[in-house]
Amino acid sequence: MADELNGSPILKEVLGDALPKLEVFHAKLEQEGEPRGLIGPRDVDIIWERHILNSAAIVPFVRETTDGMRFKTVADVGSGGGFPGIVAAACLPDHEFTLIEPMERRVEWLTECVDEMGLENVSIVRARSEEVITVLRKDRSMHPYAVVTCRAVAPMTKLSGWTLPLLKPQGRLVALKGRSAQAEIDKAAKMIAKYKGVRPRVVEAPVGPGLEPTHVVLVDRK
Ligand SMILES: C[S@@+](CC[C@H](N)C(=O)[O-])C[C@H]1O[C@@H](n2cnc3c(N)ncnc32)[C@H](O)[C@@H]1O
Repeated sequence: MADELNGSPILKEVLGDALPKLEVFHAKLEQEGEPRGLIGPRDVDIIWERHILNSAAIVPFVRETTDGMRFKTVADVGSGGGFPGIVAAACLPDHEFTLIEPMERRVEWLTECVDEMGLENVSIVRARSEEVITVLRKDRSMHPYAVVTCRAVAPMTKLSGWTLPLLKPQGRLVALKGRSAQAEIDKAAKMIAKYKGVRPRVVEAPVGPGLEPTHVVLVDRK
């Protein structure tokens, strides 16, 4: 079955100039996403809404954070099939994205997507986030990021230690989360504070006109 949002004006409205690149991504996901284990079998006709528009919901939060910053750097932790990192990179060509993903076959997929979509603002690092954090602590030539994004990687109790140390002071974690977002940040309060996170909060993020909004956890770095 074809994707229910194919040809919908919502796509241009939400994705703007990124749409042609994201159409390339959508076609690749439709053909290869399920056999390569990147999306579920029931997702094939809802790729736009469930994966691409859902990922794009973080874009205004990234823009708001980096507004006025000289180095608009974003690390996407656990990118998997490219959510939200590949989508956000297509929407924000003036930002530099680093996709952090440990699994080899997912790194291969991400590399193909970057090449085929012609994205010039993406680097891919095959590593666990904790490994990148260790390098960042030792190597003074490596800079922390303005924003860290992620979706469906781990609960906030774990995610705090995997993401907040990647941020520079005044940077921000932007994590796509489900309905349990508030309970997750309540449970992780100590971990968030331990890793210098402040003002953890849940906000509703619009996905598109007439579509169900999603939830985003925001945590600022002291
Ligand atoms: C459930 S998938 C979600 C993928 C994608 N973010 C999405 O929303 O579809 C979780 C991803 O996180 C990656 N991952 C798990 N632990 C990680 C870690 N410590 N650092 C970075 N990535 C990790 C996995 O390899 C996997 O690709």
